[in-house]
Amino acid sequence: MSTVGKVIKCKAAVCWAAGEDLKLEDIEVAPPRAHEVRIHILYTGICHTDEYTRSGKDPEGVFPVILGHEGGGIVESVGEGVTNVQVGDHVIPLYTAECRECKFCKSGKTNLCSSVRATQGKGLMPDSTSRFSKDGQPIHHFMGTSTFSQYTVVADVSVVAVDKKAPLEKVCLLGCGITTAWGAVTKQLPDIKASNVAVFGCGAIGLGVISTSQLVNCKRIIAVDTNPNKEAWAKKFGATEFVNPLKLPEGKKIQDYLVDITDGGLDYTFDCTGNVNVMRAALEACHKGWGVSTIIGVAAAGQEISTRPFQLVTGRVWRGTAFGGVKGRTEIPGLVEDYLQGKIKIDEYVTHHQKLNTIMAGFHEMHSGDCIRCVIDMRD
Ligand SMILES: NC(=O)C1=CN([C@@H]2O[C@H](COP(=O)(O)OP(=O)(O)OC[C@H]3O[C@@H](n4cnc5c(N)ncnc54)[C@H](OP(=O)(O)O)[C@@H]3O)[C@@H](O)[C@H]2O)C=CC1
Ligand SMILES: N[C@@H](CCC(=O)N[C@@H](CSC=O)C(=O)NCC(=O)O)C(=O)O
Ligand SMILES: [Zn+2]
Ligand SMILES: [Zn+2]
Repeated sequence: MSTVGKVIKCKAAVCWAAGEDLKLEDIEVAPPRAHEVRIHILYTGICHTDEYTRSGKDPEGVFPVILGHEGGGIVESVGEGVTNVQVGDHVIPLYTAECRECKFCKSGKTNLCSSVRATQGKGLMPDSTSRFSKDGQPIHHFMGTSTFSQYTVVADVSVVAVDKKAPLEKVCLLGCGITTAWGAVTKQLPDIKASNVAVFGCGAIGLGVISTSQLVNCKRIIAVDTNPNKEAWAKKFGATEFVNPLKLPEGKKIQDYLVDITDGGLDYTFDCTGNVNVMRAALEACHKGWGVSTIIGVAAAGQEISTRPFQLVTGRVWRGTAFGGVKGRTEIPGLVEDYLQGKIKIDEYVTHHQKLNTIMAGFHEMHSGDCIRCVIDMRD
């Protein structure tokens, strides 16, 4: 029996309040309105940012909420005026929309589309309402995607169709981590080829940066992580060296150590931890005159970065990236093809699997040094 135009009852992992575990609930998902798409989510990764918001560290966090932003699914129905995807398409929801019409999209300078960002940040659809509810109580959306629900509704500017040959249980990870890392290196740093780089934090994002740095023939790729289990992972993804800041001689700062072993510092560094002290170290490990440090990690509410301005006066550049500067509707289909042709890794990141009813185990596994990405099978 067709579900088109009807409310769908399904299961979702709901976070009722900051800091609480997600709870498996039977929820209602309303049909898509104009310029909206309802998606049957089959698989989703768990990104550290889901944990960040669940834990209460996100200043934009609103509750109750359905988290999740690294999903893959099939279009169940579309609202009036939707032309970019159709029923049956295999799709990836996009937390960075691409409307192609706003000032940001037209600028050619950024991927930060403004079309739905204001309501997205409030946990709502573009018309300021929610499609999710439980027993009449509205539940918030998250990052415009909410992939921890078996059915979700997204804005049409926030979804892209991909090749049906691609396994959704793998390419769902292009919804965030792998794409962000790929873009941070290849799109945002066009001159990085053959440089020396240091990557702080070897989770999926850091490993993605390491892997992409290898892809563009960087020379020294120094991985930095406090978790000793990450050494083997970093080397598997292409790191030439591994440094554990906790193993340095007493009083030696990681940035000073890196400057010493690289004849004055790195050409490029990346923070993939979200820790503001690490962000400072990453900047200060850059070479005087030209080193560029990119912040990818997301810091907790109230945290601020600092350094001596002299670090910037003397030519280091501090910058950041959201979703690697990638325009999802335009570029993700190409990344899917790259994956199918063996040009970029995805399978190697998938270390753990859970079902929706054990999703919290996936959150706990994230803290073990051996979980890079846990993929949730959303099917009953
Ligand atoms: N800007 C963007 O568009 C995006 C940003 N992000 C953000 O990127 C960051 C990384 O995400 P993800 O890879 O999923 O996270 P993970 O938690 O999987 O990886 C972070 C790694 O950093 C390590 N680490 C922690 N503290 C330090 C330290 N002081 N020095 C060196 N390493 C350290 C962690 O070790 P341990 O496990 O022992 O703590 C872990 O290995 C998060 O902040 C996430 O929110 C993610 C996607 C997109
Ligand atoms: N809500 C947080 C900021 C969170 C953040 O920076 N998110 C990244 C993506 S993280 C993905 O895993 C991002 O794309 N930022 C740009 C944006 O427009 O949100 C806060 O308020 O600090
Ligand atoms: Zn993410
Ligand atoms: Zn736009």
